[in-house]
Amino acid sequence: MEISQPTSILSQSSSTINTTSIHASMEHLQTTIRDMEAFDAAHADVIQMLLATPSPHAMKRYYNQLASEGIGPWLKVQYIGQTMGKGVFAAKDFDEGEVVLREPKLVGIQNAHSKEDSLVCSFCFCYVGSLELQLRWKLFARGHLRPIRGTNLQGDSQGTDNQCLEQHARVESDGDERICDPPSSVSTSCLGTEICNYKCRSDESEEQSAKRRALSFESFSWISDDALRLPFGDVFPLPHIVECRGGCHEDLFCSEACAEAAWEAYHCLLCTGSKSLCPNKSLLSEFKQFADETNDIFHLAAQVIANVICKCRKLESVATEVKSEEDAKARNTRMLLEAWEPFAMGHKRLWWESIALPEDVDPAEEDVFRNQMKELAANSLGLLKKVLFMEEYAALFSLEVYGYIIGMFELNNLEIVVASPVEDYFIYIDELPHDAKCEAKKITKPALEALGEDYASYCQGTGFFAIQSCMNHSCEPNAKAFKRDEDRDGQAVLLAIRKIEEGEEVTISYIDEHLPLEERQLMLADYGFACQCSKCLQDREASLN
Ligand SMILES: C[S@@+](CC[C@H](N)C(=O)[O-])C[C@H]1O[C@@H](n2cnc3c(N)ncnc32)[C@H](O)[C@@H]1O
Repeated sequence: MEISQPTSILSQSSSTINTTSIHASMEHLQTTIRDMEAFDAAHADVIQMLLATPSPHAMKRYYNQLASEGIGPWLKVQYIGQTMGKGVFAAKDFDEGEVVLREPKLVGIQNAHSKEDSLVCSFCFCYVGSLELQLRWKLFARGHLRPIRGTNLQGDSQGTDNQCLEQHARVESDGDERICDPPSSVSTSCLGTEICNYKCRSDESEEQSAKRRALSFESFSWISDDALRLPFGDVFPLPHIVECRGGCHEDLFCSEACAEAAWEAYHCLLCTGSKSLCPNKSLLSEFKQFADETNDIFHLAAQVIANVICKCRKLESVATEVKSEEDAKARNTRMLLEAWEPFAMGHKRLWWESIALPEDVDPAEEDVFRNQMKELAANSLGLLKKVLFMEEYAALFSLEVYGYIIGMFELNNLEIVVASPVEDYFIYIDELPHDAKCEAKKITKPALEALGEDYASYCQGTGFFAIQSCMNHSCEPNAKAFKRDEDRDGQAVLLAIRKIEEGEEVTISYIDEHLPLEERQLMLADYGFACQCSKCLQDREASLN
C-alpha cells in the first residue's frame, strides 16, 4: 500500500470544505476578522517570535535531539538556501529498498469518512478490537446492521448509554421497514448491532438498494451474534480496546501506553468526557462539529494548540517562582517558545494565501474565495478560543498563528494510510485450500457481497511529521513513502528507491513525476513553488532550444 507525499492537502481541504455549511455557520457566528486582528496587534511581539525562522543553531539542536531519540538517526536536516529552505541529507549510504526513515507523527487525525469505516487507535492508528468487530463496524456503516440497546460493539452489556444511542442513531419504524442512520459520529460505548433490514442510502441507486434488501435477515444473523467467531479469525488478532481515561468514548486506544501518551500530549484538553481538563468543555462539541462540517484540518490545528499548552503546563510545574508580574510574563513567553519549537521548525505560509484555488472557483473570484477561507479560519478559531483560551499563552490564539498552523499542514502534511485486517482476512480466505475455502465462504460470502469493493477500504488520515516534512520534492526522487506489510500503524515510512550515497539529499516526489514538464509545473504550482530539481532545469532548458 503506497502513501503519497505530501497529501494533496489542497484537494483534501477543498473536498472537505462544505460551502453550504460554511455560509450557515458564518451567519450564526459573530466572530469578526477585525476583532481578531485587533487582538493580534496587541500580542504582536510574541506572535513575531513564534513565527520567526528558527536560528541555524536552534535547528541543529532540535534535529540532533530527534536523532538521539532514534528518529532518523542516519539523516541530517540542513539549510540549503533561500529557495529550497532546508532539506534532509543521508548521513550514511542506503541500499535500494532500505528504510531511510520511520517516524511517528507530531500530530495526526483519522479522516472523518475513514472513522465510519475503520476503528483504529486514536494515537498510533493501529486497528483495534477484533476482526469480527471491524467487520461489524463496516457493515454497520453501510446500513446492513443497526445499533441495539444494551450492548456495545464489542458485545459487552456494560457501559451502555441509551441517551447516546438515541442521540446518534435514529431508528425509525416505517411499516415493515426499519431505517437507521449511518454512524457519522457514533460513540462505540453505546452500540451493539442487529440486522438492519432495509435502508436506501443516499449514495446508492434504487437498484443497489434493492439488491441489498435481497440480502435477507438470515444472511447476517451470524454476525449479529456476538459470540460467533469468524473462521480463521484468530489468524488476525487485534489489540483489545482501551477506552479514553477521560470517559469521552469518542477516542479509542490500543493500549494503556497510547491512551496515556494521547492524554498527556493533547487529549486531556480536547476530551469531552467527565474527567476532561478542558477549561470550557461544554463548547468543545460545537468546535468539533464545526470542524466536521467544514474542514477536518481544524481538528489538527486544535491538537497543535492543545499540545503546546500541555507542554507549557509541564514546564510550569517545574519552573522556579518569579517575583514580579513582568518576570512571570517573560517566563511564560520562554515556556511558550520552548513548547512551540517542533512547530516553529515547519515550513509555513498563511493558509488563506497559500491554498490553491479549487477548480470550481472562477479565478475572477479569487479574492472573495481567499477572504472566505480567512473568515472560515477565524470562525473556527473563535470557537476554539471559547473552549481553550488561556491568557498566559494568548499569542497562541492569534488568527495569524492559526493561519500559519493550517498553512503548515497545507504545505507539509503526509497522508496516513494503514492497511485493514478485514481486507487481509478476505484475501487469506480466498487463498485457502479448496475444501477449507468452501467451508469458510459459507459464512463470509454474504458479508463480502454486502461490502462489495469496500471490503478493501482502509484507514486514512493526515499527519505532520518532524523530519519527513523537511524532505524536498524531486522529479527524480531517490526515496518514497511506502507502507510495507509489517507497517501496521500511522508512522511515516520512507524507503530508498535506489542507492543513496552518504551526503546526498534524500528527496521524494509530491506528484506523479512521470508526467510531462508542463503538467508537473502546473501541479507543483498548487504546492506554491516552481521546481528547481535537475530534471526540471534540464527539461526547461531543452524546451527553450
Ligand atoms: C514539504 S516542504 C519541504 C521542506 C522545506 N524545504 C523546508 O524548508 O522545510 C515543501 C517546500 O519546500 C520547497 N521545495 C521543496 N521541493 C522543492 C523543489 N524541488 N524546488 C523548489 N522548492 C522546493 C518549497 O518551498 C515547498 O513549498
